[in-house]
Amino acid sequence: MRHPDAPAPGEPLGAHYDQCFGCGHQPGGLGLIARAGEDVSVTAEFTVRSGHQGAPGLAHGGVLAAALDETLGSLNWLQRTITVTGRLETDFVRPVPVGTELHLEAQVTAVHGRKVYCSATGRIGAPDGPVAVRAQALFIEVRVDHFIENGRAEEIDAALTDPDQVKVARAFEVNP
Ligand SMILES: CCCCCCCC/C=C\CCCCCCCC(=O)SCCNC(=O)CCNC(=O)[C@H](O)C(C)(C)COP(=O)(O)OP(=O)(O)OC[C@H]1O[C@@H](n2cnc3c(N)ncnc32)[C@H](O)[C@@H]1OP(=O)(O)O
Repeated sequence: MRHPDAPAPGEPLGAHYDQCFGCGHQPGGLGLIARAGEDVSVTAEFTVRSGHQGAPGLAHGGVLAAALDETLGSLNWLQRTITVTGRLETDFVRPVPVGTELHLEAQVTAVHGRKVYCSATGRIGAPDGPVAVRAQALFIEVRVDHFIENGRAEEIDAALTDPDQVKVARAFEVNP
């Protein structure tokens, strides 16, 4: 369900964690940029770079799965809950050349207790370009303790003392 305080459609969502491989500012990361959509949906763009190759000139499947996973994960902003990927099923429909701008969209399809069912699509070159990848996923709602108990102490301590990170955690209505 779309949270009443969810970002308006078109609003950029930013990074949930500055060092996230998907949406953060990691040198080898995806640099994925997501925006809120209508209802419980998001759109995102990601440009395939040479460091993302699997075969010569083509994106690695795991990188494309990561882009889908990250786009699906950014649905958290619209629900204002924290969920993590429990299951991610991916269809690779077309090869994706290096240099491609992949246009992704994702939406929540059903919620049952802590389980959030969602799906995503990645298209080549434009929002209405040819479909390259698709995913069906199950995300599971967790508390902030999920990270505090399982993350490496070094990064957790840094996150808990970073006001920007604490602000993000609050945006998900969590008090770390
Ligand atoms: C320090 C302060 C700051 C903190 C930061 C705050 C901001 C953070 C903000 C936002 C972060 C979002 C990040 C998004 C990034 C992109 C998404 C990712 O890549 S996430 C990483 C990859 N995923 C994992 O690492 C999960 C690893 N797995 C687990 O930890 C557990 O397995 C978990 C939490 C998913 C479930 O464990 P259980 O013990 O809590 O729950 P159980 O009881 O097992 O499952 C609940 C229900 O879900 C079903 N379920 C669970 N896993 C399933 C599966 N794989 N397939 C089907 N059903 C599954 C179960 O059958 C159960 O269903 P029934 O309620 O009985 O109907």
